[in-house]
Amino acid sequence: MTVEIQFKRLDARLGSEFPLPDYATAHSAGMDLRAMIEAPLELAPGDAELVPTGLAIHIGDPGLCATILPRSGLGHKHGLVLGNLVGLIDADYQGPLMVSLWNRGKKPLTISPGDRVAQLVFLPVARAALRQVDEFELSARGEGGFGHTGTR
Ligand SMILES: O=c1ccn([C@H]2C[C@H](O)[C@@H](COP(=O)(O)OP(=O)(O)OP(=O)(O)O)O2)c(=O)[nH]1
Repeated sequence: MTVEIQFKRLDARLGSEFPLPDYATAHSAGMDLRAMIEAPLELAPGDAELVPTGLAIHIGDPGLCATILPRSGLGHKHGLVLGNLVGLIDADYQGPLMVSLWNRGKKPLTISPGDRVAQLVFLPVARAALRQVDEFELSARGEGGFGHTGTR
């Protein structure tokens, strides 16, 4: 499924010095987001910084949202993940798309302008109308949960 999403380029270096976000392969689910910072950013172990991506998007359709996720290699090998773990972009948000970069590792990390630091994934959303009841219509699982079924 391909959906058309409006975007604004907030940083002139995107689309000239650095490519705009795009899918790396025909089946990629995420498009990489760049750190559109003015100068290299040193992230000490444990530090988090809010970094602009140079983009604004307007999803518009309430049946969609976008998530910002870490890039697997950076997260696993270098400890560069997200300060909010996952970024959730609402369909009505039109402001600058920001990435919270968190160095969860043990060594300082340097982020250079234009580095691909996270990825943007669009997802369908179901919005719920909550209806209060005294008893659920179907009792499927009882009280179990939080490890009730064990690990094997
Ligand atoms: O990593 C992120 C997460 C969110 N946002 C933007 C889009 C989102 O629609 C908006 C608000 O995010 P959210 O509702 O998760 O944050 P909040 O702390 O609850 O803020 P608010 O009080 O503005 O709703 O901020 C980003 O740019 N990057």
